[in-house]
Amino acid sequence: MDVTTAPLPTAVADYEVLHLIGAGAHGRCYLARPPARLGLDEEVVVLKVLDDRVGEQAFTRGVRVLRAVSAAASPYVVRVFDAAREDAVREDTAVYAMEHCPLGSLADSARPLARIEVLTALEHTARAAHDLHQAGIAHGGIHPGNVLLVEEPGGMLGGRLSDPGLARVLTPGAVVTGTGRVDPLAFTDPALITGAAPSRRTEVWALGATIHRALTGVGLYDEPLGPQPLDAIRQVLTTRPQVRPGLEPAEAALVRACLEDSARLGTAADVADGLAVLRSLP
Ligand SMILES: Nc1ncnc2c1ncn2[C@@H]1O[C@H](COP(=O)(O)OP(=O)(O)OP(=O)(O)O)[C@@H](O)[C@H]1O
Repeated sequence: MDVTTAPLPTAVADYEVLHLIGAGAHGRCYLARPPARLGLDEEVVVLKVLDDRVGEQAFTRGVRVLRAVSAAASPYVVRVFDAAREDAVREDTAVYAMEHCPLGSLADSARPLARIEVLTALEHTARAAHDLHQAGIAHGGIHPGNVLLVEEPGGMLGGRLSDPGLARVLTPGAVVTGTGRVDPLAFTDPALITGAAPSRRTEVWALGATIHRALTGVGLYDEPLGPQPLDAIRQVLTTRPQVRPGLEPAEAALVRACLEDSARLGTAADVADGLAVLRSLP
């Protein structure tokens, strides 16, 4: 059934569901009113309901990741308030509640963005990734759809990295290509596909691909990838990522420095600093 026409649940766990925001590769996101037990100042939160069944052990691992992410205390990571298993919608359903970022993401922003705003959101994302890395956590799925947009206290646009490591922990068997607006595979260091573990290095690659897409509107590969997941994987493993026209020389140099095999930038903080320099250029 098309999720956009599926009947809207009125409640999930003890949340009052208001409306469907959208669906991604791993689940659906609803705007919802949180239960009083959380004691939140927020009137609404985003409730993500995962598509795949999540067993007890995977859920426990997911909660551990959430605690570690919360302990990393990055101001640039989307705040997650709660996680629960829920059998009312379907057996073994996992849900989690996070802060609502009403301006959408770098993949589907609610309004057109100035270049400086895109660079700021990207810099925040790289800082978020670095904060997680310092805490020993690899995000594992950085792409423009996971860069949510917020208005900072001074009125400037900011970026928040969402979904840190969760989908990987909760639904480890899920196919890596997506049906959503962005294909996560196009933002995955090919080394990960051939067996490398997520690391600072693979996340710097993902940041480079994310910067490229956000600034040019196109990906490093001919898209859509596919048509089948295996075709997509073959395409990514046999094609060299191409830095496309449309970038200023300094922007192209930063993207290349993220993708380099031999002299890749060492940390996400280096990427963030590079973005800060780009922001300061006339
Ligand atoms: N915290 C949030 N605040 C506002 N909108 C959100 C939030 N989280 C997700 N969304 C929006 O909900 C929709 C679905 O998001 P979701 O994270 O499920 O998709 P995705 O990033 O494409 O997929 P996935 O992360 O599962 O690979 C998107 O339009 C996304 O921008």
